[in-house]
Amino acid sequence: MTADDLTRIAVTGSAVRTAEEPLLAAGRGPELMRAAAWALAEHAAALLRERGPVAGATVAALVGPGNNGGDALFALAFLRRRGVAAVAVPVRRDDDGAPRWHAEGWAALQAAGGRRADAVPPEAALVVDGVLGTGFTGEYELPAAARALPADALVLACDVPSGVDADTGEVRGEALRADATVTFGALKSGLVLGEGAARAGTVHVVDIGLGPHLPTSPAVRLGVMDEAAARAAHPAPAAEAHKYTRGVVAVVAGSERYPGAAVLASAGALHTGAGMVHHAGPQTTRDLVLTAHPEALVSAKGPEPSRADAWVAGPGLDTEHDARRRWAGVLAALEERPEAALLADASALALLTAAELRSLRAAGTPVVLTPHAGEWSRLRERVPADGADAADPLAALRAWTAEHGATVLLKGPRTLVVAPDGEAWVVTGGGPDLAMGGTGDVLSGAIGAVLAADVARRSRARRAGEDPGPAPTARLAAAAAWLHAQAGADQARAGRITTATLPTALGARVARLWWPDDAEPEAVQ
Ligand SMILES: NC(=O)C1=CN([C@@H]2O[C@H](COP(=O)(O)OP(=O)(O)OC[C@H]3O[C@@H](n4cnc5c(N)ncnc54)[C@H](O)[C@@H]3O)[C@@H](O)[C@H]2O)[C@@H](O)CC1
Ligand SMILES: Nc1ncnc2c1ncn2[C@@H]1O[C@H](COP(=O)(O)OP(=O)(O)O)[C@@H](O)[C@H]1O
Repeated sequence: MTADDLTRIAVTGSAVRTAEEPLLAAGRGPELMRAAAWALAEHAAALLRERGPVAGATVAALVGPGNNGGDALFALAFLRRRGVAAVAVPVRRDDDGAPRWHAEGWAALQAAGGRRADAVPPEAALVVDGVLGTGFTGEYELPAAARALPADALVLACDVPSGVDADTGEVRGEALRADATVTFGALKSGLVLGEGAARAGTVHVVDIGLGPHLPTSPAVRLGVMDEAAARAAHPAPAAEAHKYTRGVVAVVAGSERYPGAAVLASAGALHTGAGMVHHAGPQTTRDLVLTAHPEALVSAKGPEPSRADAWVAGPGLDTEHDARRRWAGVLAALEERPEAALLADASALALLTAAELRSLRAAGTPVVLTPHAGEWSRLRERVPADGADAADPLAALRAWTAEHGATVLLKGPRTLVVAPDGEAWVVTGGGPDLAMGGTGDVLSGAIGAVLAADVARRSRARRAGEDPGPAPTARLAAAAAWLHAQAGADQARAGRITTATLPTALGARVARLWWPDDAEPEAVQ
């Protein structure tokens, strides 16, 4: 992995341990520990500096029995040399009462003039959590010394907050909530997933030279979607683009009962830069979509199958009968043009069968499903897969997508996207500002637009005699979800908090993605 990748691709803590093995066998353990401790001390000093002078400040570390504690002890020794009052608090003791901790680390701290104490002193401005790192197994019992921290002390976790599973982000026991975490060798997936992400605070990744030893298998890697990856997945249209090269999105959403879904899904696709959006629905939704978006096409059945690059199916479909009929229409259109992509959400997730998934896979149709947690559990009940009931959400998604051949984007505060080949992404950055009815409909349209642009690009490549390879559906869907999450945060910052204005904020984000050097456009009122 390159230095850039280290911050963008998370790997499991176990994979990092495996990567370290040959280096440890070659006797390079102490060197790695010093590199880790040096970086930890640097970040500690930077945090202290935000509050006042470094020299004279007190830093305490909760020190566990293993190498994680060793890192903390060496970091204290480095800080001591910068004039910090460095205090090590052992949290494990042998039967004779002697601290069980990294002997060389303690020797280094003593040599530097640091001391040991049974509790964190009340004047400590910063507490380093160095109890457990990637060696954590079982349950974590919060040490007594961690229960009585000075109220305004910052907490800096060494590698991972103790009690957080570095693979899955599961917190087993009572983990401290860190203000920041300095993690070594690679970003750990446990710091971007689940509760672990919430406990880690700001994460700093420190390169200690493990890059060439880290695994490349998608099964242990997790991409963290960011602006650069989103731009690569959804690039700006070329100068010679026309509406068809930008992609045509067919939106089969909304009904007499839930008309708004048609408007929101169409808006999501339009504001993500689709060349054309064609809504298929009853008269009510057609009128509403046209009123809101005069540039959209509308009809009862949707575009000619040969014209549609992506079908967005499911948000706000009405009765069972209406939903079934319209879903069947989408599948029939895809049979005519299997290279078009399918985004299935909401009602469509309740209809989709294992047999349909098999046919779509056999035809090579890129398929993305976008359940929220409730829809995901119902989908797994109706369409089960071996291993898909795993407690670890990422493992469950990997098992299900591998068996059924569709990419799944699991919506939530941290959206996870996994493709059948195991390629996985996490989308962070959104906030509770998105937790409103209809934001998922906007997302379905946005993903449709990104998929459509990719399908259009691939079709052009094929016509030019090139082999464009399989669609990177996980990356495409995650890019759209990232834009959507950023748009939610942008509009909340600008004082707008309804779903109705989310598509406009999304459009502004897409414009920034595509034309970053242009002046900020005037805010649309
Ligand atoms: N191995 C290396 O070369 C490097 C390791 N580094 C550090 O070393 C850490 C891993 O060190 P270790 O393998 O020593 O493991 P830890 O320091 O995470 O854990 C130490 C020991 O605690 C015990 N333990 C595990 N779960 C427990 C629980 N629930 N309750 C009580 N005790 C428990 C186990 O015996 C474990 O081996 C990393 O997180 C990182 O901070 C860094 O120094 C970089 C280099
Ligand atoms: N607390 C949260 N933080 C960040 N994003 C959230 C949060 N809650 C919901 N979201 C996002 O909001 C959207 C909600 O979609 P969904 O549940 O389908 O709503 P609806 O069906 O009403 O449109 C998803 O993109 C989801 O990831």
